[in-house]
Amino acid sequence: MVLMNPVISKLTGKLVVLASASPRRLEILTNVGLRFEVVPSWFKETLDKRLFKTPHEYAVETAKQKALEVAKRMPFKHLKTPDIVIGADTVVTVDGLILEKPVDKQDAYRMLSRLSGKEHSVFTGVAIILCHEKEDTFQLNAFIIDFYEETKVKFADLSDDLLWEYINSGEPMDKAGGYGIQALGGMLVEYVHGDFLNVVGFPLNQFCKKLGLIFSPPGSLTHNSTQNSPQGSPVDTVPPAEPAASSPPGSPTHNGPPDSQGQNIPSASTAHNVSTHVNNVREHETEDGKEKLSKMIELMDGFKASKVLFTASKLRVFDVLRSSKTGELQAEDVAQEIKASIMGTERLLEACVSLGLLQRTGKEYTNTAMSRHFLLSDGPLSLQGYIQHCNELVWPLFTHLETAVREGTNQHEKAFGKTSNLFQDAYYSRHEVKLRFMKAMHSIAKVSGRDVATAFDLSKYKTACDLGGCTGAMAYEFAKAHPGLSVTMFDLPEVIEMRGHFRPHDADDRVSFVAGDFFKDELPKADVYILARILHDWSDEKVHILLSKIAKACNPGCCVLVSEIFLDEDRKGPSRGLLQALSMTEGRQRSASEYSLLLKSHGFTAAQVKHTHNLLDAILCVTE
Ligand SMILES: O=c1[nH]cc([C@@H]2O[C@H](COP(=O)(O)OP(=O)(O)OP(=O)(O)O)[C@@H](O)[C@H]2O)c(=O)[nH]1
Repeated sequence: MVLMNPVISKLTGKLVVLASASPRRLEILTNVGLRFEVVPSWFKETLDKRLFKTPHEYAVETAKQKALEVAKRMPFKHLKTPDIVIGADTVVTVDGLILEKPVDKQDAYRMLSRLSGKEHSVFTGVAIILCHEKEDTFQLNAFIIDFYEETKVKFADLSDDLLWEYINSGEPMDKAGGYGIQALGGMLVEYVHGDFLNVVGFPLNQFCKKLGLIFSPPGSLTHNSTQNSPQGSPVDTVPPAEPAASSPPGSPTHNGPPDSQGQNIPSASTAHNVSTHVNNVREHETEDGKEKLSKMIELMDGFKASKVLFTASKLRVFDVLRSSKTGELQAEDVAQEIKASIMGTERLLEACVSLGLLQRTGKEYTNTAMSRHFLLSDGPLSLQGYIQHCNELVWPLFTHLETAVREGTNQHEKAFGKTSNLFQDAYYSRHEVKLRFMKAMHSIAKVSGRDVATAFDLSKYKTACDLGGCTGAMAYEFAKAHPGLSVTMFDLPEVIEMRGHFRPHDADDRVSFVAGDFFKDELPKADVYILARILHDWSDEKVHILLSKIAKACNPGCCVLVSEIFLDEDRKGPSRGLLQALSMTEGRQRSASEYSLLLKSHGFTAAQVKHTHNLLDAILCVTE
């Protein structure tokens, strides 16, 4: 007699994973109090049945491959190594055939009419994998315990009408042999010999017995380094896991007495074969390992991809292609247009194709939809301004990253010379630098503006002030999104004087411009203060100065809308925000709750946070 709870309780505290999408298996295991995660296996059930001497070997091998696939995937995809992975596979055998799940109604009919009036066997193969990842290696050690259970089922004689009625119920489609004994399919059955749950998809009784053997005290599998199988048979050590289809036909996957084709198939109540293997899986040879390697390569090459984008943008490749009569050009023509070498241009264009920035048919290059969307310099959502800023300003800063990390300082001076005030001395001192910086801010505001402006219901407010709003692009988006709102754009005089460059052709006269320094000058009165991409540039100390000025200017009921990249609360992402922080000066990237706390200390509460899935998120806080 197996005592269920003591066996199940042996698994307490272990990460147990059911590598199955079957709702029945989930239910059977949940019902006995097992705590586990479900990670359905991606292993395709396509093993060549002819390679197996017996149906149960096929079911066991499939179960094993299902479980192994999950055991290997989890450390990479789920970033955790399970302790135990359970896989199962149920098949029906009749007339020497193995029946799995029907592919369509006709298939279900073929299966069920074959079963009608006869006894058949249901085999469920089970694999229990005990996993252990060797530290700092790409090896997963896996002890595999596998077994199977057979149950005999006899169907009554079934008329075609009954069969079709049953098939049309939809029940057969996800069930081995085309029936569900636990539901309507139970009506087709005359008798069952053996474990009923085995037919439903999981031989619970044997599973618990095996667990009892695995987790029994000294001399058991996990405690004894000789690793005898629960039945005392020796452990096989097998080389790196091979795709099962390539294992030699009928290769012994079980230790213990061989069951032979039909003569010696154990009865439902006998204890069945158990085998235990140690698998050393070289992870980089698996699908998941390959995925990890390609992620690594992507990271190593990331800077090259960025520079290709920057260079193609700077050389106006996307504009040149768009301006051609047919929208397509050969490399020689592009080279002529951008005044570059043919060979260099060809390499650049080919690299652009590989990155999805261009497409090529024969010798002709054209823009992709993504490039047309974001890379044409006059497109409404053009990111060209920001791309040029990354190329001219961020790239040089990143070339000094190592020193920046060592010294804990910004490398602006090393890259561009001495500055005392970043904005006034660096960004706004020379006309072309100022214009480039403003174009960068403009493109971010254009791309994210609508999502930020519509993040919250602002219909009860009449006036807004966009502090440090640069070109006014965000202010125009707010005016567009809120017909009752007038927006004042407040920024340094040297910024305001450039506003003509960025004035939209359909400029709304509800947007006005006021020059001033938000740290020094009086702020315009408004119901809503917008701080889009401002606070991350400043230390907490400076943020407090600014927020206290806003708080003083506010009447009760006014609000502050902060729009930034919000870090995850555990500061593990998004990488866009964390990467940007590496080249920042005195500011810092913050999470939504950090912004909320800063605002709260100035009387702005009741935060609503909006993750826009665009370049900037938003938080709205109201004065009490
Ligand atoms: O009487 C019943 N017989 C069989 C079942 C269910 O049939 C399927 C068998 O398919 P398989 O073993 O391949 O498992 P899947 O469902 O595809 O899930 P995996 O993710 O584990 O591959 C199984 O769901 C049985 O429960 C039945 O319900 N009644």
